[in-house]
Amino acid sequence: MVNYDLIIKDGTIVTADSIIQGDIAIKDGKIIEVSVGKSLEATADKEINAEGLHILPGLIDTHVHFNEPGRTEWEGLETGSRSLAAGGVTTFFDMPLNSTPPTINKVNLALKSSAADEKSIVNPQFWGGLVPENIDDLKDLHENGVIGFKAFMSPSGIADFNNVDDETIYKGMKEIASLGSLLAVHAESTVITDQLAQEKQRQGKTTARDYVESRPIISEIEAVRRVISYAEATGCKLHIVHASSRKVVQVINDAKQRGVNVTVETCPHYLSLTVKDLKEKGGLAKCAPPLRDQEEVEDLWAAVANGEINVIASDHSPAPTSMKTITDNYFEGWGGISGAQSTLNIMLTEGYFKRNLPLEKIVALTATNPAKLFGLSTKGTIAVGYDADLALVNLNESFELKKEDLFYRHQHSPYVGMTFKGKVKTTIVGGQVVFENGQPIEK
Ligand SMILES: NC(=O)NC(NC(N)=O)C(=O)[O-]
Ligand SMILES: [Zn+2]
Ligand SMILES: [Zn+2]
Repeated sequence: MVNYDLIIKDGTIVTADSIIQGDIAIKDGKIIEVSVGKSLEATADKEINAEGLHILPGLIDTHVHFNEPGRTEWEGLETGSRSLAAGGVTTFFDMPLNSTPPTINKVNLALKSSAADEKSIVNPQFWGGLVPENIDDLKDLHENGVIGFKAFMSPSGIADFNNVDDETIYKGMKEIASLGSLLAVHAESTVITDQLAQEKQRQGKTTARDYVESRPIISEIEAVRRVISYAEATGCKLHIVHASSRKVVQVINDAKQRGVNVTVETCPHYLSLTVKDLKEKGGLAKCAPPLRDQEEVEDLWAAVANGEINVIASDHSPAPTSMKTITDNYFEGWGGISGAQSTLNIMLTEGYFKRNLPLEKIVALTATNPAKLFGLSTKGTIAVGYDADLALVNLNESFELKKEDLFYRHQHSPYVGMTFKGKVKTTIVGGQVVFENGQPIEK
């Protein structure tokens, strides 16, 4: 009889196209057998009883800022990856900025990658940056394994990561197209956001609503249209991150229909929080693009249900609590939300339970689509030959998120105090348990 490393017995296995009852056998980090309807006839070194649990492909969070090296007092790969494990996330793509040095050449990439090897308890991948100064480094970054490139069309808030001008977008996209890679873009118009922000502050208008009005949806739409035209001209694959409104998604969909190779991400915060939360929770809910109103949230859910969104990612962009404290001026304080641990909780509570979004769609948006889009050919689903990256979830368990439950370096999040239905019980990366009994496993 075969002996496996691990057998997970009697769980409800969810993929992007099916939900079945069965057992999963794992050896050397891979799924070797999925037995449907009948028990696996085999022994294993370890067995997990998944009766009553749903087994999902581990989430792939394509958008986090872990800030290592150089700014680990804000987060770091150890605390960041532990939070992901607690949230059922088994792979992350770390953004090139907020770490110092930023990931804009191969030397800096090597620094980050060796830090991740040492500290991360889940699978790391890295974005390379596109900035006005580094067109000549893109090829090296690509050859050294970056998952794609990331650029900011408006100021990034970080001094060593400049936003791109149109010439850099054009030249950069030509180069990235020739490498067969992809450009992800933070798309807000600098002209609109800078001018409106200055005007508001000159007039002493600094409330939550003023901050939101200084970054209107049209600012995203304008930038998205512009970068799409460069994608059409250069043939470069384009990925728009953190669309805050279905109106932005619509522009991307129109381009898709014309045959442009463009995809779109949105984030749990745009699906669960509004300007009201920004008023009530202050800096904890500040991000760019900003939170919108409830109608926009509902429209965005409609876009999700309708298959208009490719990827849901957290855009976890943490900072020390002192930098998230806003007293009266919403133009001050760090823009970026701490949320990486809660992506699945929000998709289940707000999506599956509240709005009948099928579990299969949640799996598609958080694992299967990201794996396909970024060429991770052994990840994103539960099938023979795939990596054993799994999240075991109890859909019947509810809990209120408390500060103490967070594994971030700084235990704050706009989601603290929310009641979630669906709790991650066990997370497995390459056949190894990395989270169990409410605790991440030490590396
Ligand atoms: N420098 C950042 O981390 N910025 C991030 N901040 C947000 N989204 O508020 C981002 O992704 O743009
Ligand atoms: Zn951004
Ligand atoms: Zn980001």
